[in-house]
Amino acid sequence: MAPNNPRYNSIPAFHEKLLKSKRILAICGAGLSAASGLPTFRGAGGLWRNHEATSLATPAAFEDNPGLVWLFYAYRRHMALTAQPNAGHHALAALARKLPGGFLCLSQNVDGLHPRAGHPAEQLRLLHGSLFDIKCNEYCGWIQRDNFDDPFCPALAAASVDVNPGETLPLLDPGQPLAEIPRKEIPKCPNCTAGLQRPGVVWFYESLDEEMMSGVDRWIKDEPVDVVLVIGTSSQVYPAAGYAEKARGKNTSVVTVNLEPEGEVKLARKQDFVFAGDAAVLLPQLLE
Ligand SMILES: CC(C)NC(=O)[C@H](Cc1c[nH]c2ccccc12)NC(=O)[C@H](CCCC/N=C(/NCCC(=O)O)S[C@H]1O[C@H](COP(=O)(O)OP(=O)(O)OC[C@H]2O[C@@H](n3cnc4c(N)ncnc43)[C@H](O)[C@@H]2O)[C@@H](O)[C@H]1O)NC(=O)OCc1ccccc1
Repeated sequence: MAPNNPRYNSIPAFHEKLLKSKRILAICGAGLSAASGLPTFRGAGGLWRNHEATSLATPAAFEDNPGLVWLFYAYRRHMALTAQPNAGHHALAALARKLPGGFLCLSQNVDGLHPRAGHPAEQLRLLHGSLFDIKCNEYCGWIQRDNFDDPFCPALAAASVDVNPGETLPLLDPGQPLAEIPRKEIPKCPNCTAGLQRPGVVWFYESLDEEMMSGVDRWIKDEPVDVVLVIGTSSQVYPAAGYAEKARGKNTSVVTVNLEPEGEVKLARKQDFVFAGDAAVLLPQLLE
């Protein structure tokens, strides 16, 4: 649908399509959790103590300095634990309950807010894992689900400090030197005792869960997808960024919900609907 078509960002026109839709796929990014107070990657949150967030999210960074990488994740665990799911998370969870066999939510977010909004697990795929899963850095297969310890271990206590509004957490102040965290203060894997425990997220240059990916491909191929919701993501990271096109069939409407959708439009991905604004405000209106 051409951008100059008045239906392009018409909620009633979208509701007409939604009413006729039996199968809906959602692809979510950090923008969905922005209204919960969690920074996005491209926004201010892109930099953590003058480190590119993406540069800390790699096996090499953990190999080089596991203490620093753990402080980064311990901080994000603390932030996510003190955050609340927003109306956007709840609207997606409600749609899942309304469409048990017809809605699948793919999320790049590791903040645990979808499950905390009551999103049915069988209709949720956490493509990049969770901050609250812990696994072995030697890939021995050991994994601990739903570890909400805050701090995760005594050596990371600096990341679990609340500051008053307007104050900066010393941890975040690049001017404040960081105490080196010795490798021996990071818990070892209880299974192989060789590896260190690490956050259960998918780092760059690490493959996503094969079984999960083939399950998603099967869900997309089984029957035509009527609507693809692309929510609060800059669609820069693969394979997540490829699912909208993968799911597009001849009657599929691809719908962007983004505070600044220009980025998406620039990607020249054919949009059928574009709704500019906060996902936490728009999703309840779109999915009611
Ligand atoms: C940077 C990119 C080019 N690189 C990649 O994609 C790489 C390499 C690659 C693979 N295939 C390719 C094909 C082409 C090019 C590159 C590649 N992919 C990988 O490495 C993947 C693994 C990727 C997963 C990495 N882990 C993350 N997260 C977990 C950790 C952690 O979180 O720390 S990625 C992480 O960053 C991404 C951030 O993107 P967004 O969520 O979209 O957030 P962003 O800030 O960018 O945008 C926010 C948007 O919201 C909007 N917004 C803001 N506020 C609001 C608001 N209030 N409401 C609505 N919208 C809002 C903004 O306007 C904006 O549009 C998310 O995916 C997030 O999970 N693994 C892999 O392919 O394995 C095999 C392999 C193995 C070896 C070698 C090669 C391949």
